[in-house]
Amino acid sequence: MDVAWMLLLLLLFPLLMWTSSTFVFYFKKFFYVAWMMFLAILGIPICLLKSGGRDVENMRIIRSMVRHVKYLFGLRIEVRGWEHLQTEGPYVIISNHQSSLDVLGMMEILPDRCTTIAKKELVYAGTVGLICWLAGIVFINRKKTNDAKSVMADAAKTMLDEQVRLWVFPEGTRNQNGDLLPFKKGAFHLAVQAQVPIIPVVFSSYNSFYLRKEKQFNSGVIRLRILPKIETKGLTSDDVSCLSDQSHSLMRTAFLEISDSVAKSNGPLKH
Ligand SMILES: CCCCCC/C=C\CCCCCCCCCC(=O)SCCNC(=O)CCNC(=O)[C@H](O)C(C)(C)COP(=O)(O)OP(=O)(O)OC[C@H]1O[C@@H](n2cnc3c(N)ncnc32)[C@H](O)[C@@H]1OP(=O)(O)O
Ligand SMILES: CCCCCCCC/C=C\CCCCCCCC(=O)OC[C@@H](O)COP(=O)(O)O
Repeated sequence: MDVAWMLLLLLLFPLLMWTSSTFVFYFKKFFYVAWMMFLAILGIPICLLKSGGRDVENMRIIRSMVRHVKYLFGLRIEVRGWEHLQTEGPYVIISNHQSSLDVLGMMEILPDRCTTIAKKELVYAGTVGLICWLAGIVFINRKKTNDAKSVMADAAKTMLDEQVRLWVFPEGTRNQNGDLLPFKKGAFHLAVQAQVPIIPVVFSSYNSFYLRKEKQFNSGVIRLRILPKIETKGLTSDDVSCLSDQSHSLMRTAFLEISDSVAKSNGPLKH
C-alpha cells in the first residue's frame, strides 16, 4: 500500500509542478523569449528580402509579426488616445518601461517609420538582436554618457533627414515599482535638438497580472493611453529640465489613474 501511495505521489508531482504558478511563470517567460526568437528567425529573411538591410521600414514587418503574441498570453490591450498619433512628420514618443512585455503594447500602436532607442546589450540577443538591428534600432551605451549623447545627437539629425520617429523609454531601465522612475534627459534633448513634438504614451501597471519577484504571470488587461503631443518649437537646451518635469508629471498622473482602474478590472492576483 505504501509503495502504491509513493508511486501515485511520484506521478502526481509533475502534475502539481505543472499547475503551480511558479512553474507557469517560468514556462511563460521561457516561451515568450523562445517565441520571439523564433519569430525573428522567420522575420530576418523577410526584412532582408524587402529592404536589403538595416531600414526603419522593417519595423512594419516586426509589428505585423508580433501583434498576435498577446493572445498567446491571454493579454488584452486597450488603447485610448489614437487621435494624438495623427501627427505628420517626425516626433519622439516617450513611454514608461516595465518589462520586455512592453514590446507587445508598443507593437499595438507603433506608427510607421518609428524605431526605438535601446541599450547596446540587446544587439547580442541572438536573432532578436539581429532583427532589432535590421529595424534601425539605435543602440546606446548607458555606461558611457558622452557616447550615448553623441549617438542621440546623430539620431536627432537622422530623424529630420530621413523622416524617422523615435520611441524612447526615458526611465532608462525597466521598472515595476508601481510608480515612474525619474526621467533621464536624452529624449528631451533629442526632441529639442530636432525641434519635433513629444508624444507621451503610458502603459498601465502590470502588477495585477505580472509580478517578477513573486513569480506570477497570469492573463490580464493592459491599458495604453496616448497623451496629447507636447510641442518643442522654439525651445532650447535650457528648457529641457522643465520639459522633462512637465512630461513626468503628466505621465505619472495618467499612470496612476489607469493602473488603478486596470487593477480593478484585472482583479486581485491569486497566490
Ligand atoms: C519578427 C519578430 C521579432 C520579435 C522580436 C523583436 C521584438 C521587438 C523589436 C523592437 C522592440 C525593441 C524594444 C526595445 C526596448 C529596449 C529598451 C531599453 O533598452 S531602455 C534602456 C535604454 N534607453 C535609455 O537609456 C533611454 C535613453 N537614455 C537617456 O536618454 C539618457 O539621458 C542618456 C543615456 C543619454 C544619459 O544618461 P545619464 O547620464 O544616466 O543621465 P542624464 O541625467 O539624463 O544625463 C546626464 C547629463 O547629460 C545631459 N544630456 C543627456 N542627454 C543629452 C543629449 N542628447 N545632449 C546633450 N546633453 C544631454 C543631461 O541634461 C544631464 O545634464 P544636466 O546638466 O544634469 O541636465
Ligand atoms: C544569445 C541568446 C540571448 C537571449 C536573449 C533573449 C533576448 C530577449 C528575447 C525576446 C524578448 C523580446 C523582446 C525584446 C525586447 C525587450 C528588451 C528589453 O526590455 O530590454 C530591457 C531593457 O530595456 C532594460 O534593461 P535593464 O533592466 O535596464 O537591464
